[in-house]
Amino acid sequence: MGEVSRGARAVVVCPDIRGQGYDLDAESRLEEACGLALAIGIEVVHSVVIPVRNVRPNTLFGAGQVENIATTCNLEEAELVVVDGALSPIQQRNLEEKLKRKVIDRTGLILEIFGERAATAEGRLQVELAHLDYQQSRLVRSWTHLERQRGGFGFLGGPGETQIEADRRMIRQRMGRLRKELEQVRKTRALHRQRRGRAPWPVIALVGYTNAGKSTLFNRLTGAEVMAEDLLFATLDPTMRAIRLPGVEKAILSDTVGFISDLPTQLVAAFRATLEEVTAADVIVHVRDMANPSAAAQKSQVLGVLTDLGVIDGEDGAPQIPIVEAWNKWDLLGEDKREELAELAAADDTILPISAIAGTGLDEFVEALDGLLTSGAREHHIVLPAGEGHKIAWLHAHGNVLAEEEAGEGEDGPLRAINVRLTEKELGRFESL
Ligand SMILES: Nc1nc2c(ncn2[C@@H]2O[C@H](COP(=O)(O)OP(=O)(O)OP(=O)(O)O)[C@@H](O)[C@H]2O)c(=O)[nH]1
Ligand SMILES: [Mg+2]
Repeated sequence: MGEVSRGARAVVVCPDIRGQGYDLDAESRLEEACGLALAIGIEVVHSVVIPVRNVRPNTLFGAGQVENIATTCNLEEAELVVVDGALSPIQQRNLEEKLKRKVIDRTGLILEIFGERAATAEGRLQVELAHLDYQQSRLVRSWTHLERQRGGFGFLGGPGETQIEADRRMIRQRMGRLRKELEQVRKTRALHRQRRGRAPWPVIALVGYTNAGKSTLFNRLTGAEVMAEDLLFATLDPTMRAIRLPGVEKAILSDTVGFISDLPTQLVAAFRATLEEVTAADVIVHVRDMANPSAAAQKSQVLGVLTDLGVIDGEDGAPQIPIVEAWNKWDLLGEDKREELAELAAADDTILPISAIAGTGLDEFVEALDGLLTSGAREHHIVLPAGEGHKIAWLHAHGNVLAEEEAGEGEDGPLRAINVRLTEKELGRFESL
């Protein structure tokens, strides 16, 4: 990995293809692409949107446009061209030839970032797998080139037994090995999750578009120091921490990888497993950067991923797990915008305006989480041997104990009767103690 070197000077171009039906407007996409480049330390020396009326199969852009890019590259002394879109292997090769520079597309760029950031064993395996998958498709690009080259060397076995086939085989084998390793890591993790599922703490998952402020909020609430930065994909591996909430005493907060529009398919598959943590949550907090002009489009991207994960019903859009929206970066909003949004938020108790940085709105936010985790609690009458002190203590810690009294003698000694309000989930947890 690591095809791109830190500090490389790059020209970022965002093709705006007619009839493509983008989620974000071209300027926002360009800005996001520059953010991605920045995220791996590329120096963006020039960025531009290029309208494409008809896609050229060989170069994507028209000849004049390619020439313009070349001129800009020369002027700006760029070593690299980032194309914020998907390039076919052929297009990438041709552009590299014409521009006499390295060309990287959106998938390649995101793979680079993920390659740099993934820290856990699983994250690394996933990224390598995704990268090989990407490379495998790119091998075509040197196919003709290699065949041409090897044409003169009869002893190499001719075009039938080419280097490319050997490369392909090697990649396939490596991918097979990685899949097996990944399978093993996942089994272990599922086991952990199962154990945690039995552990008596509810899980709150933070999800949201990259750079929305998930890690900042996570750090605020847990007192942890997860890398929170103005970088896209600052967080890749899920992080968990216990937090205290007034009503439920303790809950697990989980920070996750941020979403982005047009996540490369290779990575969607790869990171699905990481995001599956989210499907095991009791409450999902959708953290949104309300100061971002693309906030609405970002939201629909996030909801799309949640639907893919089965957290939201694909048919009727109903959430299978309670979702609240944390409207973050409140401090950055102008007076008018703030008033307008405050009105919307006031009318909807699943919306909570906060500033993770300034700490505003966090009390109300925590209260709402608390309410969600304890809502749907019903009264239960539980009779236990008085000797099972840990279970009785658990009920006091997690439920709302309304009454407790002696209840005569059982087979193993005195019994206690407890009237306690518990949610279904809590009852399940109690029963598995
Ligand atoms: N002004 C302001 N900035 C914020 C707020 N919350 C977060 N930020 C900034 O937004 C940037 C991104 O924050 P992170 O917490 O790293 O965002 P994230 O959602 O974890 O991002 P990824 O891990 O990349 O998905 C950082 O520069 C934060 O300081 C806020 O309430 N107000
Ligand atoms: Mg983060």
